[in-house]
Amino acid sequence: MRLFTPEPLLVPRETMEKCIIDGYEVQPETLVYVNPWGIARDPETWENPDEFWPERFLNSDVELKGQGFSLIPFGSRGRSCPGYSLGLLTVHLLLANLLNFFDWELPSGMNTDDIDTEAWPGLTLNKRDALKLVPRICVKSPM
Ligand code: HEM
Repeated sequence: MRLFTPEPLLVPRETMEKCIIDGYEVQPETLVYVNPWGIARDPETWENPDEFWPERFLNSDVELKGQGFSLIPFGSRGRSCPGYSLGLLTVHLLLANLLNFFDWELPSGMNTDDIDTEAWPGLTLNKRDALKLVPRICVKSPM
């Protein structure tokens, strides 16, 4: 959600009246693009912004509903995502099930350095190359 923000640019907005953003005077009816990708990798907010380091969120008060503005994968305010709860729940449930019921290995001959995390930019973000993993069924414990 942070490193690979699912919707890198929000749907464009149009200003209704003249306003000042960060010292810039923006005229009415100007198309404005909000960049959640850039916000999520802002070095002024995030330590080692390009690093995959999920533990950074342990005991952190970062919220995702668009109130704090340091991470806005669901947008913010009036046109933000109404499917926020369902979306988060689905991601958690899917990941938890995949990790609980399978052990994951790389295909033979491949090591972690071969994993490519490049993404195709677009309205929504997609992995450039499919992630290839070998699942092995393992039933650890009932969830
Ligand atoms: C992890 C999952 C999801 C992510 C990351 C996500 C992200 C977003 C983002 C960034 C926007 C645009 C917000 C803006 O422009 O300010 C949006 C809008 C929207 N999302 Fe989601 N979404 C997710 C899941 C869902 C689900 C499950 C539903 C419906 C069941 C949904 C329905 C919508 C709708 C209807 C809008 C348009 C809202 C409007 O324009 O007023 N989303 N979503």
